[in-house]
Amino acid sequence: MRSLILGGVRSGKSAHGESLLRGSSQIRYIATGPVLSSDADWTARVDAHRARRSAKYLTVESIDVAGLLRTDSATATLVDDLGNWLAAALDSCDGWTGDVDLSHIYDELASAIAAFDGDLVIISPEVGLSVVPPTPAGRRFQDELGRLNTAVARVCDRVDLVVAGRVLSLPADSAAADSAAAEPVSAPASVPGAAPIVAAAAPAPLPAPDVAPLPAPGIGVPDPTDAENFPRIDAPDVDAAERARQRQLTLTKPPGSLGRLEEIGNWVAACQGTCPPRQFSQPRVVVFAGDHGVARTGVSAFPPEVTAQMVANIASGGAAVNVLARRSGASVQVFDMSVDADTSPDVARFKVRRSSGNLAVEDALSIDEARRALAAGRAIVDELVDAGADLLIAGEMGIGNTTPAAVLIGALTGREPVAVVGRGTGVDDAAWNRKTAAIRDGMWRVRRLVDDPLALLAAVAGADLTAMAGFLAQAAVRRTPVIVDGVVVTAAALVANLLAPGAVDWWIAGHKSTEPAHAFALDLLRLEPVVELSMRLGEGSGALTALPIVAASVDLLSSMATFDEAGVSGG
Ligand SMILES: Cc1cc2ncn([C@H]3O[C@H](COP(=O)(O)O)[C@@H](O)[C@H]3O)c2cc1C
Ligand SMILES: O=C(O)c1cccnc1
Repeated sequence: MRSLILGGVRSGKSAHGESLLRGSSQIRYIATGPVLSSDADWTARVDAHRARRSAKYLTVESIDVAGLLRTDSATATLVDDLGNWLAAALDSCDGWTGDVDLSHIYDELASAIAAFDGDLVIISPEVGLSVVPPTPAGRRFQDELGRLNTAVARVCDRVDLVVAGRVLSLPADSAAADSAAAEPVSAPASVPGAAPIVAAAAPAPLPAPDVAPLPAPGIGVPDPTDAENFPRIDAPDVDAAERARQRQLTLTKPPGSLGRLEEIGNWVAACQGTCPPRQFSQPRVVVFAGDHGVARTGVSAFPPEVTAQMVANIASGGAAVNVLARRSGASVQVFDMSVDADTSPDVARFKVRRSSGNLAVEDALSIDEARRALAAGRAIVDELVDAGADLLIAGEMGIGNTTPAAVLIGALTGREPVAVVGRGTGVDDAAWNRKTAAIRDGMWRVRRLVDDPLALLAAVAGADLTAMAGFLAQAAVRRTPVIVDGVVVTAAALVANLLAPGAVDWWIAGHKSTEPAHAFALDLLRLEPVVELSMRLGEGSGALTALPIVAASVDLLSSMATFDEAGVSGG
């Protein structure tokens, strides 16, 4: 959890920040203020802070906050404070008077914060609420601190404002934060006079606001050998589920009155093997991006270039998935599995190829490529779970994606192409015809592969959907619950449950998309969607829309008073 604590002078912000790390046994305290000072009042303030902190604090006095965060990104850390850090930064570059652009050092700090895995609390003064200072240096400091706080807030999971010792938790998404840096996206191909296509794959030069840390490219590329072989999947803990059912009966409500919320809470308890369940502390979203050869044949309402543009948008924090994730404190990572453009090395870390083949006429991937994609999805889960992720969501971005999804669902549920085809991004009738024909051809090509999940994925899925299948199955191996998204992710889920039978018990369906194939896939998996809001976006948006409800079911089961505790008579 990365927290930014803002507040005025003597507001109680440091004490509040320290209280957030109360549970940590060892805390690194990065003090950014001047160490030696002839100012007795300053020294007394520093001493008062020191006296309040217990022996478990290890104090480091330095202004190289980004360097220290990168050197050790696991130990719980308190940075106190950014005001001093900014003053030192302005000192170092003649920034008080000169017209110096400091955005690169804010970005470097924000990227180090985004890459921090452990608990991190950053204290910063909020000086923007006072009068505009009369001196140029004062105005500079106030302006820069506003910019710095905004940049840091964007990579924090939690932002609190402390005023007069009272803590105000600031909501996750604000228009001001969201307006930053989003790449423009081309209009639908079918719109006359559509805006020109924006240069594809502008490499995100800096790590994204809410994008979680990525190891250096090339490190940890997974071994694809046997990627399709999964161990036996154990069911979630039936004893914990039974304890959860019994506990529901003791809570101060008529039995069953919270309906599906009770079942969801019980499921989380079973996945965690504990009752009451713990609230999720690290929900993680991974967006798998890829292009599909079939999209060059006019089966989408948008041109394929939009895939790379949206990857940049997601990496910059401007897509729906980012906004929804911020609402729930989930982090978002995007991986280019097969985008038909160059993306930045961290995003392309697991890239299998540029665009998958056209499923209507050729294999989307070779078997070796499919293994590499599966192994990537599995490795991503291992990295996330090893780093503490306790809830996973797969999202997707790829123009044309609903075509391979419909092929997989049609093939595995035995439906006709006309039953599984949908409008996707909003295709017109002519594109619907082309799309249905492509689905028909793809289904014909895989008619004998429905019992061979690896071959099925290679033939039609492409590297993005294949990596998703690996991700979903590996989550079950790692006993980590998943909220499944829309038609594309659920198509991958169908194959994942063939690769790792029983994996479905570790998944819940976030929503039901308006794509017709989605309902068939959910039925086959016997998954009941949490919400149905006529959504048809993908990216992980449906799963993230359900996340607050899933989280609420955990709160209810863990925090409601029992009849005994509350002295309420039972029925
Ligand atoms: C701007 C934009 C953002 C998106 N985010 C998700 N999708 C969704 O739409 C695509 C699938 O629909 P089809 O098969 O019709 O191409 C995928 O990229 C999916 O993630 C988007 C599509 C667009 C255009
Ligand atoms: O349901 C989905 O996931 C979906 C629907 C339309 C377009 N893209 C994704």
